[in-house]
Amino acid sequence: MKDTLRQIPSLKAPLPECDPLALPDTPQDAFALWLHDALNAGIREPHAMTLSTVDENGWPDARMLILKNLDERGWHFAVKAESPKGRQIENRSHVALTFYWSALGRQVRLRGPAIMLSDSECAEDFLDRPVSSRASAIASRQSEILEAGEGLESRMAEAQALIAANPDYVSPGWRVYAVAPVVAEFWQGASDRNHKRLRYVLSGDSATWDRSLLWP
Ligand SMILES: Cc1cc2nc3c(=O)[nH]c(=O)nc-3n(C[C@H](O)[C@H](O)[C@H](O)COP(=O)(O)O)c2cc1C
Repeated sequence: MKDTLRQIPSLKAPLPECDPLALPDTPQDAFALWLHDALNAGIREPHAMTLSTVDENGWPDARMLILKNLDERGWHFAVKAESPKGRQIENRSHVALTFYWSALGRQVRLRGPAIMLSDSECAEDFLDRPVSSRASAIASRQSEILEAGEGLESRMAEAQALIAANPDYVSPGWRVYAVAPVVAEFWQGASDRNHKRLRYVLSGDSATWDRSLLWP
C-alpha cells in the first residue's frame, strides 16, 4: 500500500498562480470567485463540501454535503434533524466546512456557528427539492441500522404517495443551517510546495475581516 500511495502524484502542475492579497476583502466574495473558477475549470460537484461536527463525547465527525446557498448569513446546508449530524449540531452548533478543488489545487476552510434558518425557509428548501429526494427525506431513518426486511422500498412508496396526495407536505425534521464563519482560510497549493494561504478572521465588532498570510 505504501508504494502505491507514494506513487500517486499530488498537486501536480499546472496549477494557477495566486496572489492571495489580491483576493476580495471578505471570504464570501473570495469564495464566490473561487467557486466560479472551479466551475470554469469543469470540476465536478464543486459545491460538495465536508461538514465537520463534534458528537456528545467530543469526538469529531465529518461527512460530505452539498452547499445549498451563500448569502450574508453564511454558507447554507440542509439536514434531517434526527440524523447524527442534525443531533450533533443541535448539541454543539460550532462546525467546520471544507472544500477541495483538486484540479486547481485549492482548499477553502471555514469555522463558525451553524445557525438554523426560519421554519418558512426550511419549508421552502424542502419543497424546492425533487420528489424523490423529498420522499427519501421523509422515509429514511438516516444512518440507523437497516435490518433485512425492514421495508425500505415500501416506506419510500408510502412517502411518494403522501407527497402525491399532499404536494405541500413538509417533513417536520427538515432543517436548513447557515454557517457564519468567524475564521476562513483560502489555500492555493503549488507544485513546489510554496503554497499560498490567506486567513480571514472576523473583527471584534463583526463588521470587517482581518486578513493575514500564513506560512505554508
Ligand atoms: C458528494 C456527496 C454529497 C452528499 N450530500 C448530502 C446532502 O446534501 N445531504 C445529506 O444528508 N447527505 C449527503 N451526503 C451523504 C452524507 O455524506 C452522509 O453519509 C449522510 O448525510 C449521513 O450523515 P450522518 O450520519 O453524519 O448524519 C452526501 C455524500 C456525498 C459523497
